[in-house]
Amino acid sequence: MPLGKKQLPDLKIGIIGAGQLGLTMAQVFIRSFLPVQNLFISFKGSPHTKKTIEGFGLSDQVVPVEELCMAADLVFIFIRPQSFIDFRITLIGENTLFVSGMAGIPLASLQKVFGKNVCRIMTSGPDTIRQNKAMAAICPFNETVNRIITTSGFTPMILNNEQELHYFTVGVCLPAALVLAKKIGIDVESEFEDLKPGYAVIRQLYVWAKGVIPEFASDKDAEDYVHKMATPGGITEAILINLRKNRDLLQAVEAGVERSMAISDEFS
Ligand SMILES: O=C(O)[C@@H]1CCC=N1
Repeated sequence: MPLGKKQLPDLKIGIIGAGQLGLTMAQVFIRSFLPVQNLFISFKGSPHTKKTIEGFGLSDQVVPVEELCMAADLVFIFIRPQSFIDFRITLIGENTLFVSGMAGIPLASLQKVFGKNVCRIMTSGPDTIRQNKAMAAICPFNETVNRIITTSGFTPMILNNEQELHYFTVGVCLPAALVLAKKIGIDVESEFEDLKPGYAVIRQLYVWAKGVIPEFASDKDAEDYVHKMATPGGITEAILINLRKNRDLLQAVEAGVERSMAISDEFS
């Protein structure tokens, strides 16, 4: 049966990568529509991750990556972009749709590994997902992935092209940037009035970002929040480093866009 005709609870969903985002997505899919037996998880095997999966009661869903790729209708990939270079799969189900959550890796590079049946997804951080305040963009748009994420409580944002994903990605990092800005005493309001017209997506997400930052009980909670959003070597990290250095949100945002584009170049 074509993917688009299946009911969501009948889908078999694989998640490769069991970090913050992968496991949050797994939980939210189960909470929203997916029978747990239809979920498959693969990860590199770190003992820490194994323990976390156990804690979530998902150990029975862990399978080798080949098995996952054969069994699942859709495979979400939530590994670090830097790990894509070593990523090999030998078996791919004929109709499997691959959905890459690796920030910055372009469609053209994904197609070389996964074939034509591939799209990209970018979501806001795990905390926003758990709060039902998450944003997500799918590129190119895919109806089934859209049904999955809207049913899971995400607000989808329609993008015109892959280029806009760079800006969307920087936009979903803004909650972390705003938390840091507040901590180090930077006034962000005035700076965003100067945004360039090309930054329409970021401006929209800026408004969203201001509404999703929780009250933190302690500095440690605030640090954890930022940490969970920042992939090492990724875009949030580039924004935060720049913000600390130049104390200017607009410059930091530009550094984030540059980092996203640099990752794309690296993997093209
Ligand atoms: O920091 C990163 O690179 C990822 C992408 C969006 C949020 N975190």
